[in-house]
Amino acid sequence: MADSGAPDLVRCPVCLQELPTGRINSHLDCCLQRGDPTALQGSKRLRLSGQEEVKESGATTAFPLFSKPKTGVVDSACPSPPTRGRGAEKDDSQGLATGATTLPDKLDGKPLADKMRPCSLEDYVGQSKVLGEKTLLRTLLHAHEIPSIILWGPPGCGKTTLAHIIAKNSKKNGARFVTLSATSATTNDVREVIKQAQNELRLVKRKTILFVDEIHRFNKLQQDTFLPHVECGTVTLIGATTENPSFEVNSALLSRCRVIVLEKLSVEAMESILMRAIKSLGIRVLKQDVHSDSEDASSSHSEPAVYIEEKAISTLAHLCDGDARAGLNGLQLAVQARLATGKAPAGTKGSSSNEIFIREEHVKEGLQRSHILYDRAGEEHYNCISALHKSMRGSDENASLYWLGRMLEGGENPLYVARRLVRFASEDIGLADPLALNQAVAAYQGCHFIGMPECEVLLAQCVTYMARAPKSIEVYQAYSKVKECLKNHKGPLPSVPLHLRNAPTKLMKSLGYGKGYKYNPMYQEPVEQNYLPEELKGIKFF
Ligand SMILES: Nc1ncnc2c1ncn2[C@@H]1O[C@H](COP(=O)(O)OP(=O)(O)OP(=O)(O)O)[C@@H](O)[C@H]1O
Repeated sequence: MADSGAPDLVRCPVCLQELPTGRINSHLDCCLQRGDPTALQGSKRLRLSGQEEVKESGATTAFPLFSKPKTGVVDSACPSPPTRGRGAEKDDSQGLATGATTLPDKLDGKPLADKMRPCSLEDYVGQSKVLGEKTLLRTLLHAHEIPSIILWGPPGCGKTTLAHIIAKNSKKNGARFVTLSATSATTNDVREVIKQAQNELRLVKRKTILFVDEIHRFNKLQQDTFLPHVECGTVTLIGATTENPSFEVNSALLSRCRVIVLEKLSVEAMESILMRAIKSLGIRVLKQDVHSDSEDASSSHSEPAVYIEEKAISTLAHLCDGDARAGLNGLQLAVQARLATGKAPAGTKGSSSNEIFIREEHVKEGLQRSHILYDRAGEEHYNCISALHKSMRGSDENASLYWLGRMLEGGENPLYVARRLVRFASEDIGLADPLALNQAVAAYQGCHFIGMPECEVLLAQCVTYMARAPKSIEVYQAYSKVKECLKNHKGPLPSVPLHLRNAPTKLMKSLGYGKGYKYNPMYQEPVEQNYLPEELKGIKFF
């Protein structure tokens, strides 16, 4: 190739100056570091969804083709940027901006769950199956080699948080992080992000990690738009979904991504997440009873000292059903409510106007405002199903429907309720209306097919049917007597009468099996025949 001496020129998309190709990268860095918004006049600020924008640290000028390469990642992954001077700029290891000094200030603004979102794997609790030492994901994270992944797990288990941590990690490697919410982004938004990623890769050799929250909400066309770009590595896709990706994510896309299954957070994990928040809010934990610690609990400061019972933390950890967002927000509500109204109850030993106690009942109230109080693993689960069973037995359709609602709205597994209905159809309705069993089995299968929330009406129909149906425990009682009879039998159980035994071989025939058996259809008249062992002849179970 002839060298004319004139280098290839490219135009800087920021200041429009023409430069040799070899200098464009360093020039762009300078141009973007300057961050002169006037240089970007005419460039469109890319809006992806409602308030969401393409988020890159420092890319406040939001130029659609490039972004400012700088350390740090998605701002939402870390505590809010401080507004009160430099001191607050460093990461607060406890997750809250150090600028806020009083408890009400710390609770102000963004929800506590957002403020407490961990920025590093060290603060990310639980999920050891996928993130423990020597797991594939951790190894890849350490190596800054992130494949396209789908994070699948229940609400509040840490999908978004993990995506942000991955992003932060990758940022060290120079990658940029872009988020899209599938609930509001359009196909054009997706295309624009892809275009931007292509430019980044081509011109500044920077990779793009695209986080798509609730990816199952994207339609097929939108999911297809990613496909070639995930395939050729223009973008590394991190999708988050609460739904089974086998059904909700297009199979071609799925086959190009690793599926990481996150689990509900355990009670222990929840306790440590709550403890981290409690510590960062400056709330003190009362080990046992408020009274025993009352001396310690007094405060001489103008700000009231806030205490939380250990039991309240444990209750919160149990009730939030592995959902850290629900747990943290429940804590926030309880604290805020107590700050507004609560002081130590009058007459409590050691109480003073300068102390606020958060007890178990306050935490429950806090949760009830956002959640129906329902402990799927605990006593409430058994209490409610028992109340439902008894209401149907008592033919009270209103109460039956109420208890059903309490369970379903509280997050109960619909199949658990459906199984109970199958049992009820036989135990309490029995032969008074044998069709009840069909209803119950059909409801079970329907729930299995369509899941919540659609299956709620199936269960409501079945529960109402059961409540209204005539009742009979005849069979149930008779069978109970059979069990009793067997249990109370003394000595070896009587053998099956020979005439009732089948005789498939000659030997058996020769031993008298089946001998004298009267085959009923061959008789016009009622057949006299004994069907019980001699010892039990004439026994009545009905
Ligand atoms: N594993 C975890 N360790 C520490 N904190 C967590 C963890 N998981 C969740 N949290 C806390 O709960 C909040 C909500 O979590 P996150 O947004 O990651 O949940 P999600 O699984 O994406 O939920 P959704 O499906 O509802 O969007 C976070 O801001 C964080 O404070």
